[in-house]
Amino acid sequence: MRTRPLKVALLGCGVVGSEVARIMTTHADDLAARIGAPVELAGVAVRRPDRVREGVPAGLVTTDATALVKRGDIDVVVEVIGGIEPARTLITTAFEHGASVVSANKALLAQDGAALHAAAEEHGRDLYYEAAVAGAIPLIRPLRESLAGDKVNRVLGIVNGTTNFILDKMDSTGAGYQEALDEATALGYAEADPTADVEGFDAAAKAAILAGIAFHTRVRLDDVYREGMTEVTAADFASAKEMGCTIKLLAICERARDGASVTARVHPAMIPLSHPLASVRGAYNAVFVESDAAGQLMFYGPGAGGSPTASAVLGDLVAVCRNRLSGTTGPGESAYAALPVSPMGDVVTRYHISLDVADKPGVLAQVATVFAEHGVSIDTVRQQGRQDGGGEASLVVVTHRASDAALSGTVEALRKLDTVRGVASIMRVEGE
Ligand SMILES: NC(=O)c1ccc[n+]([C@@H]2O[C@H](COP(=O)([O-])OP(=O)(O)OC[C@H]3O[C@@H](n4cnc5c(N)ncnc54)[C@H](O)[C@@H]3O)[C@@H](O)[C@H]2O)c1
Ligand SMILES: N[C@@H](CCO)C(=O)O
Ligand code: NA
Repeated sequence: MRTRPLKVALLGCGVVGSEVARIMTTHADDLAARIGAPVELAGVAVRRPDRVREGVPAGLVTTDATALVKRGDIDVVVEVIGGIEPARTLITTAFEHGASVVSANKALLAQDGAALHAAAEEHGRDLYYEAAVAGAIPLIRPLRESLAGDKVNRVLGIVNGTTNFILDKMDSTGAGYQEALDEATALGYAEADPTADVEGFDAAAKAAILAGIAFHTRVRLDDVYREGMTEVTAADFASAKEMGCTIKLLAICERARDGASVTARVHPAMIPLSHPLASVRGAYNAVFVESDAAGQLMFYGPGAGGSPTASAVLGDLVAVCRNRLSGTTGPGESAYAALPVSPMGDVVTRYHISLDVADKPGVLAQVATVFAEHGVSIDTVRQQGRQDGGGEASLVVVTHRASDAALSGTVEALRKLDTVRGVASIMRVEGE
């Protein structure tokens, strides 16, 4: 074993960073044996230096992250600050000064992954980020390495723990969105500002990263269609139950059937209770990967939290350190396929539409005609008269597979009918 240690700079010592520092200390001997050289925490950049950080010697702490990455003797920079800046500049500077980088920063990678990979390649260094998607669950490496000889056609998953906790609560207790969110906040799952989670930004960033790797194509956050889950109601769950379904916030990355394009989207969707993703409870994550040769694979586990996320960071750290010792780099960005990312209108799926209609003769025929005129084939229709006796009924239409553009056109035309008083909800049906 080499005695000279590999030097690691840790940027950020919050939920994830503090666990990375702890495991680096407590598992130092095993890490050294697995890498073939000791790893030494050479500096820890923080914003609040006065805080006591267990296991982090005060002498290593600095508020000057830029000076730390510019030191020139750092082998690996671990970026767990989050956000776009200063993380982006710090990572680029790290490459320029000879370090490899391990990051957990999904927002940055979904926005600027291509440029960061190019910087890593230019300087002959590694950029690894297993922790950025679904925390501890191995996903990036299986897609990039284990499945490198296969053709991935679809990645479908629950990649946000906070929203899965909220939806699971709504499903199992009948709670409304706000009540379930309050509980998620009280238990520490949801952040004080839950926007990134509940509006689907966090899941969309992960979808962009997954789609890019799965399809060997550049996919950025802006390419991902996104709908949050704040509008999902207890009534939607009741409808889902009647169909033998539940509701999950899904990230779906698909290769078109003709293979010529891809799509990436995040939105709430009904999935059958028989689908394995339906039984993913609480804050857990799970991702289904469908490929030509392997068939269906499912990856399941904790997608967030300090210690699980640190597990993924440490796995990358070991890999990157091994590469440094052997003078190589791991696989970089693979975007050779360069497939176009199609808009949401091209996505083909099934829909569950709930309408408030006038309860009088001919209404059902009128509604069915609008679907037919837009080429959307109806699978089932269910009508319920309202208890209030106000001459209104609730009409639930489930379609066969249709394009999102055709469905949007249908809904627009339905809204114009005098007999349609309102469109109560539209939800996609997936996983069949
Ligand atoms: N927490 C999770 O469960 C989880 C899971 C997967 C990925 N991630 C990702 O890991 C990263 C870190 O997340 P976290 O939960 O640890 O966040 P956090 O807010 O707990 O920690 C970030 C730390 O960075 C510090 N910081 C901010 N700017 C800094 C600067 N310029 N120099 C030095 N320190 C600075 C902050 O003070 C904070 O302590 C993010 O990219 C996040 O998306 C987190
Ligand atoms: N807020 C994210 C953390 C991991 O990105 C979640 O709830 O899954
Ligand atoms: Na992961």
